[in-house]
Amino acid sequence: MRIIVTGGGTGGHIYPALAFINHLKTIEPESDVLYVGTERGLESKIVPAAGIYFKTVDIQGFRRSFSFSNFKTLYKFLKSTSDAKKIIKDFEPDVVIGTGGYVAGPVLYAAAKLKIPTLVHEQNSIPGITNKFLSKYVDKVAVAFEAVKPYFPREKTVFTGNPRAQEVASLEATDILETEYELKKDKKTVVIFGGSRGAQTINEAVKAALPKFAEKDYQLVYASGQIYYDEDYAEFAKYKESANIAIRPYISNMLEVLASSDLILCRAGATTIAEITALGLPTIFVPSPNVTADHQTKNAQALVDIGAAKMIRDAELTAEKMLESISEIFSDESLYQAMSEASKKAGVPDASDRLYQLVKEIKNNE
Ligand SMILES: CC(=O)N[C@H]1[C@@H](OP(=O)(O)OP(=O)(O)OC[C@H]2O[C@@H](n3ccc(=O)[nH]c3=O)[C@H](O)[C@@H]2O)O[C@H](CO)[C@@H](O)[C@@H]1O
Repeated sequence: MRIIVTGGGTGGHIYPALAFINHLKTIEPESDVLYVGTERGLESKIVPAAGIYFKTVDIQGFRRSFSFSNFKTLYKFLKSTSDAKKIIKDFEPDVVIGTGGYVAGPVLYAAAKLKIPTLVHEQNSIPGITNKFLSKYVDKVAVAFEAVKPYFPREKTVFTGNPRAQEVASLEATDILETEYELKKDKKTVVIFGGSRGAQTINEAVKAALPKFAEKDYQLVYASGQIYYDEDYAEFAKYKESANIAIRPYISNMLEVLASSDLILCRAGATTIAEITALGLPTIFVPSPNVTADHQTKNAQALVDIGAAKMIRDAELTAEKMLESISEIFSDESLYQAMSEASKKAGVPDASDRLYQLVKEIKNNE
């Protein structure tokens, strides 16, 4: 298969794309993949490093309210659509798929206009602006939450789950907490992080809770995000010698860490949710209030409703609430088990297989 994959900006759009590419390569090792992203997005670092052929177009986001910069955006959209057409004609893909983020707009639009089979993948429970726009033009919309289906044309929309889930589902616990975080392998462990770049409210709460964490009989792995790590280094350094606390700016081996831990407290980004549920981990969500249409609250609510997670609103997060909530789950084995089972049920361990079937379907209908 010759395939163009596009999507980016943040990890939440890129990792599902990479997971699908890896899956495709195991099924069809001869397939040719081109990833189209932007120079500014995180994809320009992650994708070439993963050994995937990478090209860029220049695009910026639309403001939801009127703004003069939208004229510039419109110009860039037209220009990037024409650049994308050139890239597509050169590469001659069988299909083009997008995983959201502004860059997917011109690439999928150009592909649809060129009559190439197209698909978008929506990770969230409320659609992003780009996927909503594209849903009129593409052949299929793959979704990771049933709740998002009504936002898209019914006949095109199929539930697949998030491909990242399949990558994670088969992982077993390893020694990583011992070898890379100087913690104990068999102690209960909570992992706390914001989105891929950290989160200020979570950081404030963790900082205030550190003296208490140091006295707990469970362990803490905390990823603060690079910005907060630099700002609060002096505070964090005090806990370097604490036997049950490990603080890092970023967890680069997140999947292994998740697979070796017991409880998560984090933002409610869709890709993080796919990973957590694939592993059947109980979670305390603190949804980001700064995202389009408050979609993280809706992402989190879907898991709270089925008993897989607890939620603390960003505005209500304090050190005390954080510690209380963790203790409540760790101290009640039957609650822990029930949350874990509910989380596992929400996981979609064959998401990549499902997406692959859909991609083959649009390819064969071309
Ligand atoms: C602020 C914002 O617009 N966030 C959106 C963005 O989130 P963002 O890119 O932060 O979101 P996700 O939570 O979906 O994904 C984060 C990814 O980074 C990884 N990770 C995180 C921290 C760390 O230290 N190490 C690490 O590897 C996680 O395991 C996960 O794979 O895209 C998601 C779409 O998928 C949306 O749902 C989020 O609302």
